[in-house]
Amino acid sequence: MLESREVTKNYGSKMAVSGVSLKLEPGLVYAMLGPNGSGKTTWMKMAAGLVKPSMGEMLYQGTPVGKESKKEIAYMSTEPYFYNWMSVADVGKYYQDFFEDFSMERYQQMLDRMELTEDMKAKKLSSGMMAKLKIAVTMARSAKIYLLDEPLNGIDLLARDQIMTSILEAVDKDVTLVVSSHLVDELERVVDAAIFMKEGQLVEQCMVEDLRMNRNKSVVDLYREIYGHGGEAQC
Ligand SMILES: Nc1ncnc2c1ncn2[C@@H]1O[C@H](COP(=O)(O)OP(=O)(O)OP(=O)(O)O)[C@@H](O)[C@H]1O
Repeated sequence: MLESREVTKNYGSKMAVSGVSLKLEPGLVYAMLGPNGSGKTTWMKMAAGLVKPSMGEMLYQGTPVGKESKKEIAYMSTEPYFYNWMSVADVGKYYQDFFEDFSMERYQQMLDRMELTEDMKAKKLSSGMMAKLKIAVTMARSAKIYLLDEPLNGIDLLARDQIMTSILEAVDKDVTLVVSSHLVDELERVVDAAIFMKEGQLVEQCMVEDLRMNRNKSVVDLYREIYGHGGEAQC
C-alpha cells in the first residue's frame, strides 16, 4: 500500500533519514519506534507528502506520494496547528474546508470519546486536551493511511489506553495506522508490527506475533536490545 524505497532525506549536511526501505500493508497497525532524532517524524512527513525525499521514492499504491495521495493519507503532526481564536467547533469547520473526506459526524463522535465539547476555546485547552483534539480532528477523516506522530504525548496514563482504543475503533479494517511513540510498552499491546529506527536508518521491521512466538521476545525486549546496548538485534 505504502512503499518507502531507499528513501533518504538530507537537511544540509545532516542526514535525517538514510536509505529506508519498507512496505506498509493494509489493515495493520504499526508502531514506529526510536529514540529522539532517529528520523521518525521526517519519514512520516515524507510518507504524507509534506517533505520531498532527497533520494529514493515514497510510493502510495505504486505512484509517488503527492497531491492525490494526500487525499487518502492523514498525518497528525507533533506541532500545534490551530489558531488561538478557534473553538473546538471552528477546528472541525476548518478541517472540513480542507479535506473532502472529513466527516463532521465522526468528528463529533471522537469529541465525545475525548470528552471535549464544541464550545471549548483552543487557547484554553491544556496540552493533554490539545493532544486529544488533534487526534479527534485527524481521525475524523476517512483516510486509508493514518500517520500519527506522538499522539499520546501529554496525555495521562489512564486516558492513554482509552484513547488508543478510540483510535483503533475509529478506523476501518483495511486501514493502515502508523503510530510513533516513546511509550513502547503501551503501544505493544495494540500494534501488529513494529518498525525500529536508529540514526535515520531502519534497524528492523517485524510482526509482534512472530517476535513473541518465534523469538520469545516482546517489543520492549527488542527495543532494549537495539537501543540499550547498540546491539544488532533481529526480528
Ligand atoms: N528541518 C530540519 N532541519 C534540519 N535538521 C532537521 C530538520 N528536521 C529534522 N532534523 C534533524 O533530523 C534528525 C531526525 O529528526 P526527526 O525529527 O525526524 O527525528 P524523530 O525520530 O522524529 O525525533 P523525536 O522522537 O525527538 O521527535 C534530527 O537530528 C533532527 O535534528
